[in-house]
Amino acid sequence: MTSSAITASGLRKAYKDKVVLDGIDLDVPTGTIFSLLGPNGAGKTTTVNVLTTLMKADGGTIRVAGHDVATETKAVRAAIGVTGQFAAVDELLTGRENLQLIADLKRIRPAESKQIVADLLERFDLTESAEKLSSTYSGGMRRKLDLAMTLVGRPSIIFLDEPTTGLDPRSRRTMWEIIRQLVADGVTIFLTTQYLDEADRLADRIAVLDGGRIVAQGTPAELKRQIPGSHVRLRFASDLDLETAATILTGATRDAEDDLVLRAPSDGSAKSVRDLLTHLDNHNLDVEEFSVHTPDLDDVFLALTGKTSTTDTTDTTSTTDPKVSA
Ligand SMILES: Nc1ncnc2c1ncn2[C@@H]1O[C@H](COP(=O)(O)OP(=O)(O)OP(=O)(O)O)[C@@H](O)[C@H]1O
Repeated sequence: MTSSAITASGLRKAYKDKVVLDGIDLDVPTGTIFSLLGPNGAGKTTTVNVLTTLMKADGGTIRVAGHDVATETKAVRAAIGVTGQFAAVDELLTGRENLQLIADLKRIRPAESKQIVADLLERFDLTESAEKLSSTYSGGMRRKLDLAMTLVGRPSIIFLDEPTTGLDPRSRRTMWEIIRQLVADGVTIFLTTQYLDEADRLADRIAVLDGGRIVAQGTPAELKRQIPGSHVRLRFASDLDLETAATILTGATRDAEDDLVLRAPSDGSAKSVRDLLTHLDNHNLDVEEFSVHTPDLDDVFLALTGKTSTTDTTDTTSTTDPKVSA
């Protein structure tokens, strides 16, 4: 049986008469990574602030780690860790001192806390730099220290606000590995990120927030399937072949950049691609190159949040008759 680490039902929040969250429902199973996506101003920070008890909701029922955020604030706070934009790292302290400070604030006994701090430094590969001032740390080291500080209290749910913003590719990968390891250990992660590829790689489930509502929710694969856009890109040897192909392929559209390319809708499966090529072959049409394209999370995001999409769905250069296709 899977339990829920976070549930929200009918979460509402307004700033004066400006409704920011208009009835949000969320369910984050324990030990999974959940990512909340949305354009700027969609209400992500407000959602996180409510879930982490920093802000009170105007309506709805919200439970975090089994506790009601409205009435059991203390118990919720004891179960969660929040890291990210608040950057808790004190630059005037060393890495070890930063961790020790958190342990002291959490009233962990000195005998125990020394070991916890040493273990965390080791785990985050910070032992060598432990006695250096954190102001001398790189961005990646600082993020790791920030997350290590969150882990001092052994939270079961961690809110990660843009954990890799500004990091180089290598540090991002290291952070992803750390996050995956936390989840393998049973921790639940609530992730906000501006990188869709990060959500795609890490999240078990994603919710897209727009206009105060969740406009889509599911696994990355489910979200990608929700929008049209899979297609086969076909490059022909001549204009004549392309013109003929355009008349026999349903829904085919011309490529905006290459005059010899058609894009034919397809689910990308081996069978449909084979049927498509056979169909063209039967008409003696010479395909020079082909490639299969599936929508990525960028396409999903743009389609769902109503911004200009780069997918085929907005392509208006179609020249074809809707005739029978392969
Ligand atoms: N204290 C406040 N008073 C009034 N309006 C606010 C307040 N905080 C946020 N807002 C507004 O609420 C909306 C949602 O803000 P929020 O910060 O939750 O969005 P976000 O999705 O986190 O955005 P971003 O990606 O830019 O951080 C925005 O229109 C913002 O201007």
